[in-house]
Amino acid sequence: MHHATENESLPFPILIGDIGGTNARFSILVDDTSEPIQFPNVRTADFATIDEAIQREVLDKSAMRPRSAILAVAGPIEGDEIDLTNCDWIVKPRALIMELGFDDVLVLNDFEAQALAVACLTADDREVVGTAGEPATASRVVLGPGTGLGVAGLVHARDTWFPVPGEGGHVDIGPRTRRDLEIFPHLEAIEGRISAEQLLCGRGLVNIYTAICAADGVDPSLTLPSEVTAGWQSGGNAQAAETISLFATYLGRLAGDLALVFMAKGGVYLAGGISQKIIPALKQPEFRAAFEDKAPHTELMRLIPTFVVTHPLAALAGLASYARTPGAYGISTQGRRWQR
Ligand SMILES: Nc1ncnc2c1ncn2[C@@H]1O[C@H](COP(=O)(O)OP(=O)(O)OP(=O)(O)O)[C@@H](O)[C@H]1O
Repeated sequence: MHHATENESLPFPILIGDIGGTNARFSILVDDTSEPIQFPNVRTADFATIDEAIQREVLDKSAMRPRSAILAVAGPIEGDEIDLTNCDWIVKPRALIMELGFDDVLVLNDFEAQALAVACLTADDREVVGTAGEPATASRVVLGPGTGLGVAGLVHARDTWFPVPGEGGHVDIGPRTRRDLEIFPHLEAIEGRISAEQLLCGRGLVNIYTAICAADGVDPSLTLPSEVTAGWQSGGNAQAAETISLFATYLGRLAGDLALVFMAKGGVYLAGGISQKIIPALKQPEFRAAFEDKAPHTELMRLIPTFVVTHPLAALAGLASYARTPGAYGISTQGRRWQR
């Protein structure tokens, strides 16, 4: 078996894939300059295995034979069988090599891919929330409320972007305002604590809504995250409206903390399905107010721009950028790259 050194390009054509809990998105990068060939979204539940999905939805539908694959997955990458967090698929790089004909397979973390995206997004791929200006070429943070809450830092050093995918969605979050103190006792603690992800994801919308109803002695009528955003949009449900306002506050509070940790003068980027659905709420004062409310560093925070990522396939764009110029990124492939 041949062992590649770090930063050595994978051979083109390269299949790139962003494997989420519900959807998987694939494209093929023919060489290091042309636009990727994009395939339609694949619903993970429609295929028993990822191998079958790649065979039927990509290989059977294109004359292009990818020689290598870069896949971003939600879940820890340990060993030769990678279990995905929110779906039944197990990624087996050796089987992809033996059965589907790849020569080289690299598996990355999904928020590592989001961090790669944040390194290369242009102004067309993002929407400003708050008033701060053009981001500096400096460290950045991406956080994405979706099915869960993904977080990554993106450290800029030595002219290189270093993604730092951690478990930042699982930090503690606590009450701060008088209203928080009324609501937090009604949130369900898990093993004695409330983590950010319990509030800042799809289920989190429902958790906040239910706690508001309990604090106000109102019978909760909404049970789905989409019902909470619909209740806010219609303007007809006071608890749903407060839920979105508090969601924006808590997201701003956490985004500000993460910006402090990474000294993210390059900006904080909101990814995940939910951010895009509540952009008008994020443009209300609460989000930025909570973001900047970090005495004694309020002045510093005012200078840090915040954005919603609006590129529909941001993770794929990040992976494509890495595939073309791996040397621009500080990514270790150790234990995550398999070769024929
Ligand atoms: N209209 C909506 N308003 C609020 N939340 C929603 C809405 N539609 C879906 N959701 C919630 O958003 C979450 C899914 O988020 P997202 O679309 O970011 O998926 P994901 O975690 O990135 O996974 P995948 O990559 O498979 O799409 C779920 O919790 C879902 O209930």
